[in-house]
Amino acid sequence: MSPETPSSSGSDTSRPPLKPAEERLMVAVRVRPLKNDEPHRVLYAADRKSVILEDSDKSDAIRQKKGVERHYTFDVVFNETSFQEEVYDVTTRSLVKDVLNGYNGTVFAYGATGAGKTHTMVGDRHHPGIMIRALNDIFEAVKDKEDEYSVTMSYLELYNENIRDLLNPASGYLELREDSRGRSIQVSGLTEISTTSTDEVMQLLQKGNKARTVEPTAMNQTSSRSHALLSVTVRHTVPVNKRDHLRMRIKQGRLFMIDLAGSERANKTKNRGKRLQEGAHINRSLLALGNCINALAGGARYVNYRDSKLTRLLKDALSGNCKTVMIAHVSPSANQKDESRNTLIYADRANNISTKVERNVFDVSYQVTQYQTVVNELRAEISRLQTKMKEERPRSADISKMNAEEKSEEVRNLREQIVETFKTQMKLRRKLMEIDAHLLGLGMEAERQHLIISHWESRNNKLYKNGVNASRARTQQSIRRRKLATADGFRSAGNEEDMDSDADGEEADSETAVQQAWGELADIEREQDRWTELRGHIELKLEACRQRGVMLEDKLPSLLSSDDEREILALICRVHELEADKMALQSERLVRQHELKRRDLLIIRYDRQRQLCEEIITRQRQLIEEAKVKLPSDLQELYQMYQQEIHAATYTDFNPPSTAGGCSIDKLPPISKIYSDPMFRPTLTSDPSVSPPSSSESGGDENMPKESSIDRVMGHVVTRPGAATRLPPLPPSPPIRLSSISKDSAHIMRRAISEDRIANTPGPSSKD
Ligand SMILES: Nc1ncnc2c1ncn2[C@@H]1O[C@H](COP(=O)(O)OP(=O)(O)OP(=O)(O)O)[C@@H](O)[C@H]1O
Repeated sequence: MSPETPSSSGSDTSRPPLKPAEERLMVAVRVRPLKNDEPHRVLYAADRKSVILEDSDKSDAIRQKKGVERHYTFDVVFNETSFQEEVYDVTTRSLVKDVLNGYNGTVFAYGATGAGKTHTMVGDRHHPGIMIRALNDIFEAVKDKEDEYSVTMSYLELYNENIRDLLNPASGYLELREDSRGRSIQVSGLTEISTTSTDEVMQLLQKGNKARTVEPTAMNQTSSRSHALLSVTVRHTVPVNKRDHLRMRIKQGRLFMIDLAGSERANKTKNRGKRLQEGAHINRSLLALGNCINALAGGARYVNYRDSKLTRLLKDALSGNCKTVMIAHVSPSANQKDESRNTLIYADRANNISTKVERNVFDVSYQVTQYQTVVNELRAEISRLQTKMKEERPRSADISKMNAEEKSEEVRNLREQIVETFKTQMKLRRKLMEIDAHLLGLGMEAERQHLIISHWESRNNKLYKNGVNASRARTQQSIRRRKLATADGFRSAGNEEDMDSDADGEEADSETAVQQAWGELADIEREQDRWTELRGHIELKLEACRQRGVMLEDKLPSLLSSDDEREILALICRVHELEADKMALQSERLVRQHELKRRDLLIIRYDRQRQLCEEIITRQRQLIEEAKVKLPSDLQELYQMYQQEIHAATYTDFNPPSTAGGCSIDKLPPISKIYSDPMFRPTLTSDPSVSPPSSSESGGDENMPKESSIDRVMGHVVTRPGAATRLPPLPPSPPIRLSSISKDSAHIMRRAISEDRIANTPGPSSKD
């Protein structure tokens, strides 16, 4: 055996440098132990980062017999004695931390059939794999912080290009949906379980694994015939800051853990019929994955993810906002040499892939989070109903005794009652949301009053924190004492000294303010008590309503066969789903509204900056004209370019601009005011404080000509008598009718925005 220079290397030196926020896909290789019935070993881990494959050199007929050693280098290599814990620690533990911090992460197991992927990802009771360990760590991290964190999980398998929900296999095949730009990919109808209970999740995972399609083949007694994708989403919600409880900061991270099915060769697996067809599907999707890896590693500008559902689901993990780890699995056995070589080559290519990683942190109004809480509750209800649908409940013997008419009447009544109960529940939920928003507002107002008091107290050297009642009493005492002292002082000193009268006035003002604050606080407290009590009532009502719903559901087995019952439960599920979708939509609208508001603020800011710029330039032009400075050619050019820009921005019908009616070609081009024109900022005009000052407000020249329509579009021309002859020639100005075009477009824009707003107006509870 002759050693050979590494044929392939994933070392950093051979890879292009990363751009900011880019992260290289981490590639780990795990070599599984040789089995007793397998021939000799041709592959082994040379050290912590490299693998050696004893191969033959097909390009060299003489050396072919001798064989060569091929070295492959990766981020990390696990040898046959590596423990599950070690694999998890090195590859996934840090991903879990990242996910808790709002990043997306994916870990996926790749390799030929029987190479050990399921062992790494799922493991068994004694050797739990990555999925169990990651879930454990996530739940450990959020333990006792249920009010801040929410964790949801889903588990699906991709079998023969069909998506099945492993948490609810009875739901049949599910659709993959993506938005028109192919950016967000979702599986519609997939069960999302919301829980923070480790036990519950472990049971679900076990259940999901049992539901997975596994069959014995000649290569692996427990061969996974599908790709399995476990997704865990962690959402952390906290107020943006202590003072602002109406805005919440949400960090949302998602961890994908994927156990791919293994590539296989028909002649080795000896698969026939159904197994053969499965193998073909597996190979096809893995081929599509391989093509994507090749394209991404080669820096291709277009990558085709559409060839299989697997690549569509993995798109983000491979090129989107995601930290990704690939664990390639290889067998050391001689009879798996080709498969191992292929896996190593793919893994090596994947080493060149990088993704753009961003933290998913966004601020939303408290109202949005309220909507999301209700959506989560509804989804939990849906999954409860789905479980119920699967249960086989004892049927009453009376069913058969009832006549068909009686039965259908009874069933209709029951169904109506169930739906009515649900509607009442929704009303109560919305009421609770409104109360919460009101209580939050009161809380903030109370905080403001506390601030006034604490400020006053600290000025008077009192420690406000020692209890509100003590503080309240102290304030009153202090004010009384001060009043007496002032009265005494006034009597003894007469009016001769006015030196301190200002300070005294100020002091008196602040005393009045603090007294008012105490008064306000007392009112707020009363109001808070009232609303809290009302909230308690509504909560009780909601609970009673829930119970009633469950009771009605429990009546179903006495009237219906299991199939009929399932049908009704499916209907109720659907009603819940619709309501959850509606609430989700409303929360999205709210988010969009917040974005619009933010955009408005940005426009205001840019507008102010631009106004300042304009003033600076106008002033500079005055100086140029007054000092009779001859403009350098590059500045003349810039002025011309500027003039052309104005044409381009305001000319909508592309007619060649005529010189007739344009402004004098001897003058410097005017500074455009088109974007500061109020009609171009329809969303901002409501706030007079932000409208640009008129020329007279901003100290404009009184000699300025009266604003003509063209001035309104192009801005006033700054001219000084006698200065015109020195100014550079200009391209023709736009014709006067531009202003009317602008008016039209402003009108259209205004209408579009107001329509957009109407469309985005949320439900009745919107207070934002
Ligand atoms: N690192 C390991 N240590 C001990 N046993 C292992 C290891 N890796 C794999 N095995 C064993 O090898 C066999 C095949 O592994 P596994 O089912 O995980 O392969 P796979 O890659 O998932 O195959 P397929 O693609 O066909 O599902 C199993 O019996 C498994 O327990």
